[in-house]
Amino acid sequence: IRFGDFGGQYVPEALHACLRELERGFDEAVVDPKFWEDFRSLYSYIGRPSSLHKAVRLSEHIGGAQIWLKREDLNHTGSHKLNNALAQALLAKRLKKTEVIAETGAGQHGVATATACAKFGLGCTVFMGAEDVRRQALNVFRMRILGAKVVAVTNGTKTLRDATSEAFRFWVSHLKTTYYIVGSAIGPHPYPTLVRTFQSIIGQETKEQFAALNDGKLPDAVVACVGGGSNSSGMFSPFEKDLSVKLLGVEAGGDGIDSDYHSATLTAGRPGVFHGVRTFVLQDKEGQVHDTHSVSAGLDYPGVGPELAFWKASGRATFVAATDAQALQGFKLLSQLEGVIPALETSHAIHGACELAKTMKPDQHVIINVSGRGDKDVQSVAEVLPRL
Ligand SMILES: Cc1ncc(COP(=O)(O)O)c(/C=N/[C@H](C(=O)O)[C@@H](O)C(C)C)c1O
Repeated sequence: IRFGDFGGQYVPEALHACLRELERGFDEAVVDPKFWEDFRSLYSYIGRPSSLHKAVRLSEHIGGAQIWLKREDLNHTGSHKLNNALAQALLAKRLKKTEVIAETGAGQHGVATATACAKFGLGCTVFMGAEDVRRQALNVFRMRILGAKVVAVTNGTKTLRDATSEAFRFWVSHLKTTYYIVGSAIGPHPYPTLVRTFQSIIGQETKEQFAALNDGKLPDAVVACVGGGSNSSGMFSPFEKDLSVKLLGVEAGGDGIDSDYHSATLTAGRPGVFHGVRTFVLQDKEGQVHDTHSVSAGLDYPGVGPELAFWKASGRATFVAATDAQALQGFKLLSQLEGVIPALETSHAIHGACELAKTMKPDQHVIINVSGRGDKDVQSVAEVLPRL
């Protein structure tokens, strides 16, 4: 349960039993061919494999390495989140749970969970910060249409961290019937391992697709945005042992990492315990967790997955921050050069990948994980688009 110095289960006694039940359920499922058969039978529903193709005009515009797109935005519900939500819903059924709860920020995980529950006939309650309910209204509407109950959380900063705390509080008093589908590679063991395992279908497919298109070769770099760390760890994990492949995570630099308004946990945070796990946390010198900011709700989180903290500490992965303005540039570039409107979260990875590609040669290859599509963000971007 350890990723170097990171990971573990720093939770109240009340949660030990259900985490043990979850760990047992997960350990049995991952070695059960039936579980993976059930998961693979959902590929046509998700739209897997998601496509991998070159971004020709973006590559020409940048003038460095060839840039490729892994299209997780084309999955059903519009992001990578459904991979994890469906797999955990299968687990919930194996554990005979009838109710599901989830936290959400950008609302993509909430929509994915509501979708999985509609498909499997499970009750669904999603906890969402009131500020996120406002700025991701489209997704709140979708969750409700899908039959989920959305609880607007009004304490604290009214964003993801408060929704996650509220979801844990609810779960403790509903353990018998309820399964908590955690949306990112965060939280106490086994969640970071479980979520990374279910999302690693992304990196597995990418490796196979790229090799098939490039005489069996590996890419030179893979890039993903980092909120809690699920799409990044899912893309990175299958390449972890391929040391020739650079792993680049791009965090939310907000107004700049020397400002108080960002969510660049690995770039500007330090080791600590948060939401039940030892990882990197944005915190002041007394250990008070910072309020965070990002133009993208999905990256607006002061914690991060412990496996990413380990990859940072071991140097296996590199992490940079893209500011709100740089993310908006990435949003515009992919939209206007490739006809793909990305989620604001993904837009951070686009900026980071373009900066990296500029430093590389035309015979090298960089793959961007397009984690989600931008429908949910067009309203907030429309306001600033004239100035872009
Ligand atoms: C399109 C898109 N891309 C990236 C992310 C960042 O989440 P990770 O992949 O788990 O780092 C997100 C995160 N979205 C979550 C959500 O929709 O609820 C997020 O807000 C939390 C679960 C962390 C996202 O929606």
